[in-house]
Amino acid sequence: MENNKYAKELDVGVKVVQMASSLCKTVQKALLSGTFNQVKSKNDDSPVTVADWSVQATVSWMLCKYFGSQRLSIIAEEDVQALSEPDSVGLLELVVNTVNETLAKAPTYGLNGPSEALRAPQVLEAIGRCNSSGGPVGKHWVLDPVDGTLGFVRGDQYAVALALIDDGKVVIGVLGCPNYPLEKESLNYHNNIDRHTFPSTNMSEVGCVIYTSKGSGEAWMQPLINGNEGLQGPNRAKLIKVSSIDDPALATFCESVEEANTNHSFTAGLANGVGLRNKPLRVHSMVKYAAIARGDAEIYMKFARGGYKEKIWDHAAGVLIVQEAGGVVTDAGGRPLNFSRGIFLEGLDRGIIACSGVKIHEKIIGAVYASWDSSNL
Ligand SMILES: Nc1ncnc2c1ncn2[C@@H]1O[C@H](COP(=O)(O)OS(=O)(=O)O)[C@@H](OP(=O)(O)O)[C@H]1O
Ligand SMILES: [Mg+2]
Ligand SMILES: [Mg+2]
Ligand SMILES: [Mg+2]
Repeated sequence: MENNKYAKELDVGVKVVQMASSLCKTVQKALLSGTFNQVKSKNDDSPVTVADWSVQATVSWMLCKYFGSQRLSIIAEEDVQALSEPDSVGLLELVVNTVNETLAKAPTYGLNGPSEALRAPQVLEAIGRCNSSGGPVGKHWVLDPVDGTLGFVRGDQYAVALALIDDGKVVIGVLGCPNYPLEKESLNYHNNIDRHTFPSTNMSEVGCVIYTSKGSGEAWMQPLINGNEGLQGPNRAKLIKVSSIDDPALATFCESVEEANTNHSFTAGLANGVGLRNKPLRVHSMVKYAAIARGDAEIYMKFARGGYKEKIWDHAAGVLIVQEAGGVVTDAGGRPLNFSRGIFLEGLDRGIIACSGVKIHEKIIGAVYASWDSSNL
C-alpha cells in the first residue's frame, strides 16, 4: 500500500493509533485496578474518561506535527468543557501526565514527539481544535478517541478509530483494537451457550491495529507494538479477508451490547427472517466492523432508536475496512453511507447493515423491507 496517494497519512495514522492503543491499555489497567476511578458522565449520560481526552490530545498533537496546524481539519468526539470545570483540576492533571508519558515514547513508534513536555493549556488546545464540522470539500481527519467507552470502563472491547475523508469520501481507515484476540481460535464463544457477549478473557494474544486505504482491495492487521520491542520487532502485518460463508444458517451477526444503542428485538426479527441460527455476538464498539473484516462474523446491524443521528466517527474507519476486506456496507435502504455532510451520517435510511458479501446483504435488505411495516422502531 506504500504507493498510494495517502501513503504518508496512512503511515502516520497507523503509528499514532498504535501509540493511542498503548495509552488506552495503560489507562484501562489503572481504571480496573482501582488506581484511579475518574469516569465522568456527559450530558447524554454516556461515560468519558482520561483515555478519551488523552488519546484525542495525543492524536491531534501528532497530526498537527506531521501535517501542519494551518488548515488541518479534525472532527472528533470529545470537547474540553468538562475538563475545564473548576472541579476537574485533578482530572486535567491526569490527562496532561498521560499525554506526556505517551508522547515521550513516540520514537518507539517511529514518530517524533515534542522537545519538551506539553503544559495544560497546550493539551486543552490540542483537544479543543478537533471541532471541525467536516463537509464535502477538502481533507478532514475523523477521530473517535475511544469508541465503546462503556466497554472500555467495563474491561471489555473498545477501539481507537481514525479515518481520513477527502472530498467527501473516506480514503483511509485505521482501527486500534487493544482487546481483540489475534487468533480466530480464541473466539470460542459458541462453546458456551450462556455467553453471547464477546469473550474478553482466556485469550492467548490480544491487541491489534487494522488499517486500509480506499481502492487498495486490501486490509491489514498487525499486532500492537510492544512498548519494549518497538519497531525493532518483526513486521507481523497480515492481510485479512471477510468470511466466505454465504448461507445465513451458518452466519453469525454482531450488534451493540446496549439495547439503548440498537433495537435488539428488531434485529432478532430480521435474523429470524433470513434463517440465521447463531446467537448474536454482542460487542462494544467498532470492533464489530473488525469482526466482519476479519471473517469472525458475517453481519453487523445497527438500528438506533428514537431519531438518534449516527456520528461519522463511529463508522468511518470501520466501514472502509470492511469494504476493502471484501464486504458490503449500506444503510437499510441499500444506499452507501454519506460521510460528506458534516458530523452526522445525514440521510441515513433507518439503520446500518454491514455484511461479508453481496448475497447475505441482499437477504438482510429484503428482510428489512418485509418487516419494516410491522416494526415499532
Ligand atoms: N442513543 C444512541 N443510539 C445509538 N448509538 C449511540 C447512542 N448513544 C451513543 N451512541 C454511540 O454508540 C457508540 C457505541 O456503540 P456501540 O454500538 O458499540 O454500543 S455498545 O456500547 O456496544 O452498546 C458510542 O460510541 P462512544 O461514545 O465512542 O463510546 C456512541 O457514539
Ligand atoms: Mg462517547
Ligand atoms: Mg464511538
Ligand atoms: Mg468515543
